[in-house]
Amino acid sequence: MFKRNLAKFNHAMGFQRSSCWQKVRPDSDLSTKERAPNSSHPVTNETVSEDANYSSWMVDHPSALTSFDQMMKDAKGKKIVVFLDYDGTLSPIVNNPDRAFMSDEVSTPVHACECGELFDRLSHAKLSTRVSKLYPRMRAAVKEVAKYFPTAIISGRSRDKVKGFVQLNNIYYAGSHGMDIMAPPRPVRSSDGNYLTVSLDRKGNDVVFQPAQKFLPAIQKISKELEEAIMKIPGARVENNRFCVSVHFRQVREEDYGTLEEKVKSILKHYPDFRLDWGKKVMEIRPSIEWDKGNALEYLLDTLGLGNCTDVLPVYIGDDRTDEDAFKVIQKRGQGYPIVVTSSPKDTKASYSLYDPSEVLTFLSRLARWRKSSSSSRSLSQVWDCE
Ligand SMILES: O=P(O)(O)OC[C@H]1O[C@H](O[C@H]2O[C@H](CO)[C@@H](O)[C@H](O)[C@H]2O)[C@H](O)[C@@H](O)[C@@H]1O
Repeated sequence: MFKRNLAKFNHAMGFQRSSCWQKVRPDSDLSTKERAPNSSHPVTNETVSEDANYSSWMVDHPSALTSFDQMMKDAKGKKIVVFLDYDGTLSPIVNNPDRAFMSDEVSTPVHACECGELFDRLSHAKLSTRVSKLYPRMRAAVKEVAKYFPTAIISGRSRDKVKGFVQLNNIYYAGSHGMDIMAPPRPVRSSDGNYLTVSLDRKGNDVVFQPAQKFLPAIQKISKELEEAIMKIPGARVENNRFCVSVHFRQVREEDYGTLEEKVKSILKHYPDFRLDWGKKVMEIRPSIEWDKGNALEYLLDTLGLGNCTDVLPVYIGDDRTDEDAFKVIQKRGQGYPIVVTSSPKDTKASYSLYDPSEVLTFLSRLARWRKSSSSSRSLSQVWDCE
């Protein structure tokens, strides 16, 4: 425990990582390079890096923890809106996607395992209370942040699934890489006034925005075909994320990678309106529409009535390729904090970094504390509304 804290301290202070860090990482396969089935397609630009490489990379992507005071100084008088990715950001990457619970520390393999057992036996509803007890800290931090800032989770998962993991009502959820957004019931505004599909949810309350709705029947078909095609490849698995589909190969033997990729591609040949992207040991199939996490971020700002505010600072924390679209949007806006979560150097549009979900937890807790201590004189409407 002491060694781990020392390693984290060193990292947070921008010192070289201690080699003992590697030993306490929970998932042994996380230390291996993330690779696509075909090695000509690296899943991410992550490399197994030397500590020295990481330190020099951090010169351009400083820790959001060590930079925190400066960031908040610059944020004075501005409105922060928080956007969070889910997997790899609020939850550590684990072998089984159904067991990616929000954890309070990266190194909780035993707890994660216990939770997994529970998950197999219980429905989501029954599970929720027990998991909340096991993993209170990250959830509490997100809840606290959302008390002070508009907060949204933008995930590749289906909206229902990510909501099932997070179980908070005071935040907005965008699933399917932003193609399924539950936004607040405010008038929708965009620069061209041209958003596609807006409707009320079943309760008639919040606005649901689903720009890829017409692709649903095709997605169902693709998902079924993929299930059948990959059935015989041990470890391969299809996850239907409603407006997109993931094919996981984290647990597939390397010698089967090529076969899996071929099978996926041969199905996609019949669906020219769909494209294939690579995530962390996952192939992501989605409609080729111009809509990504970056668009979702802008959409949410618009529906929050903050789209045209010049004093809005979006904070976006994410770990994967699809999060880069949101980083780009923030860069283009010229204001805000794009923060990448990574334990090795990578090409990114993010300006700041956090090492892993446990650092995300620290950052979020600090952010909430910062606002709590400085907002006693501010009303919530001041925090939310455009002047
Ligand atoms: O946008 P995100 O919320 O980061 O979703 C991206 C994908 O995340 C999940 O897969 C990743 O996490 C799994 C659990 O830790 C891991 O087993 C897998 O290898 C990772 O790729 C999710 O299961 C996918 O459907 C999402 O597309």
